[in-house]
Amino acid sequence: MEGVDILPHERSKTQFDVDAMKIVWAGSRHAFEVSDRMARLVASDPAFQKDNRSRLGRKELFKNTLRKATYAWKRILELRLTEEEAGRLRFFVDEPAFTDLHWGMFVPAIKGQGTEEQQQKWLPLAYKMQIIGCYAQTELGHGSNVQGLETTATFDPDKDEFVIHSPTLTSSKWWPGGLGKVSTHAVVYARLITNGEEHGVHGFIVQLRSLDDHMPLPGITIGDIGMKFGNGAYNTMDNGVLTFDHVRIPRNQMLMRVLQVTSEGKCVQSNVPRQLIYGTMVFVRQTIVADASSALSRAVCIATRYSAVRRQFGSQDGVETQVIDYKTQQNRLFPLLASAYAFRFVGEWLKWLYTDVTQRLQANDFSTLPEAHACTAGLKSLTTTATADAIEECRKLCGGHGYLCASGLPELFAVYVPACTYEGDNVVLLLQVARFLMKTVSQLGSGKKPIGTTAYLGRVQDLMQCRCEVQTVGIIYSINAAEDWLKPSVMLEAFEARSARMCVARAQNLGKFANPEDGFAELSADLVEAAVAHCQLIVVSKFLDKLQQDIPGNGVKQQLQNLCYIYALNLLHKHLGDFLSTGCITPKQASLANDQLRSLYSQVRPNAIALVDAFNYTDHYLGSVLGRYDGNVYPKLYEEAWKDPLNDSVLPDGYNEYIRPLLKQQLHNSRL
Ligand SMILES: CCCCCCCCCCCCCCCCCCC/C=C/C(=O)SCCNC(=O)CCNC(=O)[C@H](O)C(C)(C)COP(=O)(O)OP(=O)(O)OC[C@H]1O[C@@H](n2cnc3c(N)ncnc32)[C@H](O)[C@@H]1OP(=O)(O)O
Ligand SMILES: Cc1cc2nc3c(=O)[nH]c(=O)nc-3n(C[C@H](O)[C@H](O)[C@H](O)COP(=O)(O)OP(=O)(O)OC[C@H]3O[C@@H](n4cnc5c(N)ncnc54)[C@H](O)[C@@H]3O)c2cc1C
Repeated sequence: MEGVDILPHERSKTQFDVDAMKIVWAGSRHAFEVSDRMARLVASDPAFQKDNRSRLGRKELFKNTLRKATYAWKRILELRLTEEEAGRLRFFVDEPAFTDLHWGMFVPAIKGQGTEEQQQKWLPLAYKMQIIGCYAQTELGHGSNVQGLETTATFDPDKDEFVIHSPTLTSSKWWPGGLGKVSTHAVVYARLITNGEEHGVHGFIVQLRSLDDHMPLPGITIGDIGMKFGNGAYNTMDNGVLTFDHVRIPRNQMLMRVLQVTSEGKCVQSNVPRQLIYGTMVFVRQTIVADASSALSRAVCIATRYSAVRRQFGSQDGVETQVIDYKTQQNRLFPLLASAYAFRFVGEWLKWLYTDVTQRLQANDFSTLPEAHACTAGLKSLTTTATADAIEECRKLCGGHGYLCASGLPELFAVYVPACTYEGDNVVLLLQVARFLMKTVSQLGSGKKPIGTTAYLGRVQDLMQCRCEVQTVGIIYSINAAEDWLKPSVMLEAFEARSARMCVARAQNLGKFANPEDGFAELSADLVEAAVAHCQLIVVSKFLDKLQQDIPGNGVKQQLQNLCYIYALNLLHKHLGDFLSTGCITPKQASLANDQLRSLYSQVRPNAIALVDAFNYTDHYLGSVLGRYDGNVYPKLYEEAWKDPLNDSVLPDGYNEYIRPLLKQQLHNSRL
């Protein structure tokens, strides 16, 4: 079987209701319908064509993005789309633009850190896009260390104004998206100084450009920071540089929900915790987790379809083997497929957690903020690292053709990989999780019961007495055959025990240092490993929780169960050192886990194509010849090659200047 017949044949082997799975993937029937409608709307509109992106120069590319983003906004207004619909439309347009920072960070920063009055003034302007905003936090010299920012906001009580100033080169704002060429306003983070005293970093709304002619206002120097990694990719965004030379703004443009500055320059702390200044990052990190499952599922969809189409070796009956049938291919691909589903469900849960913490904050309950910070930071780190690695693995899974831009994978990698850095470097974020875990463990002795995602640490309190012997874990008795690994309680216990033991061991090591900060710095690599174990436990436990829900559709739950155990057992295999060294499982049980993993791959194999079809991606969104729904890869790849500008003429530009003289020279030399 060849070409267009392969994927229909694969689909005929499906053992579950794909339409029902599409709804599980989308989150609800309503979410599916909205998403499906927006995907079709974008795919059918030539204005959103994107297949020439990697061939455009920077200026052309950027202008093209301006056109698309403003056209998208026009369509949103014309069609009176809801916020949910607009969000999905933006998703399928699939092009980073200034509007992301306006809606994704500028508006949330004002909502989260502005007073009622400030929200009433600024939000209507922002909602109508009469002003365009960005989030100007990072500087040339400091990104991770927010308290190290150098831009100053000095209060002048005589004029009732703040003076925003960049005192050094390294205090130049550097990176904010939308800043370079588009934004009229920014939320600028600067050190607050009143009456000669410093009060930490706060957000200020600053107008950057004239609303009449878009020129930078006096005292403001502004531009783009230059080309970034990859063709197309994130170069559609005008990440910018910005300096202030004593720029004055009215006092009421400091975002004052956390701290108010009076006209005399007195600082009045509200009952809201200081950490709320970082609230926008918590919000965005949560959206980044949801986004990870989208990017990952997209790469996996391409690699899975192509792996079914591609054949190499093994011709017994005249037909070569589909590469998806090689166990090595399955061992690389199916855990990524499982991760896409795992990240989807943990993203759903994180959205719930974020909504819950937001409601509590509104009611002045700040108790769950540290956990929300740890979960968003940790899961952002875990899912983006895994997704970036997975996109590259998918490229390799597609062999040579994966390296072609026409596969869609190089651009996807280039556009995705900065997610490991923005909104917090992934290692820096794991260190935040480690701090939270160490604090939780240190409080166990005082009888404080951990809650939420750390409740399991309370259940293993005996570990505090350092009784980490193999016998203390029940799984040791529960797993005697490969199928025993398919018990949810066993799997959960294995991951809980591994994480708890790693946390406790790290806490005990920290206790050996006279100065805890010295200990934290010295042991930071070990601490990061404990944070990863904790975050992996969260993902596994939320997938297991999902399976407890009523999931309609013939065979759907069975497939999700297979994927859940593939996700968990593959992690177990990759981190076997942790599980064995902490005495959670025995080598024999590890070997049984591998047997079970292989068996699950065989169960997923006939359903693999349907499992990626359930993502419901249009060919427009996938942007990949290898991942086409119809599997017609080779004719389309051949066709695509001829579209390259190099093939516009038979002889390349430069033939007469370079190739011809070179060949003539060689000919001349050989005749001598
Ligand atoms: C087309 C039309 C469309 C129409 C509309 C459609 C809608 C479209 C929507 C699009 C949405 C798109 C979504 C957005 C796109 C995203 C693009 C990304 C662009 C990138 C942006 C950025 O990168 S912004 C800059 C981000 N910067 C960082 O992340 C910096 C990282 N550093 C830090 O977070 C911190 O400084 C730190 C945590 C590392 C600091 O550590 P340190 O311990 O030194 O801190 P402090 O002393 O300051 O604080 C200690 C104390 O605070 C706790 N804490 C720290 N952070 C937080 C937090 N965020 N929340 C709560 N608490 C926090 C910390 O745990 C300590 O607590 P203790 O109890 O004292 O221990
Ligand atoms: C595409 C893109 C878009 C962005 N958009 C915006 C935006 O809109 N607005 C904005 O304000 N910013 C933006 N940023 C900036 C971004 O938030 C920062 O780059 C990010 O927070 C990382 O900070 P950094 O660059 O200072 O890295 P650094 O902190 O300098 O990291 C360098 C290395 O040091 C390590 N490191 C740093 N601190 C520690 C530590 N304490 N312990 C151990 N290791 C450490 C890191 O792990 C990393 O390996 C964007 C960045 C990118 C790439």
